[in-house]
Amino acid sequence: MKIGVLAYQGSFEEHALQTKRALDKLKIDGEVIAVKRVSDLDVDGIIIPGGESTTIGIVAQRMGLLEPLKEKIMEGLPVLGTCAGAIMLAKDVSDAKVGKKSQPLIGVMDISVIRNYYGRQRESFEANVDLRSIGGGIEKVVFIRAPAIVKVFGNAKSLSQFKDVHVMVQENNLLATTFHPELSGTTIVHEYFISMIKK
Ligand SMILES: NC(=O)CC[C@H](N)C(=O)O
Repeated sequence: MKIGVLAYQGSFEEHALQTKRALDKLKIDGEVIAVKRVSDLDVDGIIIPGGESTTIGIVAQRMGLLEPLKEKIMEGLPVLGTCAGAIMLAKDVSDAKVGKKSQPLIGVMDISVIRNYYGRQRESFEANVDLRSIGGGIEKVVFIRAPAIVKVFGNAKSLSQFKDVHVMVQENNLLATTFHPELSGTTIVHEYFISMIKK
């Protein structure tokens, strides 16, 4: 199994480490690679990390990777998008402060996302979220300038909610979280993503 992590900006190293831990735990022989070029897209699954979605989108577009990646995802490539990665996947994106502003996105998932939802006062915080729907428990996770998934439509299904919004959503081969599973003590989100790749 070969898992790619989009590696322009953000928490890609943490994702690579967490993916390796999850592979070890599941006793699966796997390889994790950094994806930067179209030729790196020969993977069984890909992770789009947290960071700054505008930066990730602009660089991906400049590298000519955005369209080929979108095509692969539409053909069924499993994707885990976390935080900025969830923003990249969403069909509908706006910013809590400035509303709709165009930015390069993959735009394939039936979710409405509001960037920087928690505002300045709660830029970063830890919370216990319920990950029992994917075989975990109540897990402590971190939100960093996090977006919120405020609407789930079409084929997307909410897997976890925190307060009034969705924090983990799946739509077939797409998995989005607004928190950072790569910075968590549990590897359950990565284990679940690996199980999506195995299917
Ligand atoms: N930690 C993160 O990924 C933050 C996301 C960032 N606020 C954005 O809008 O892209």
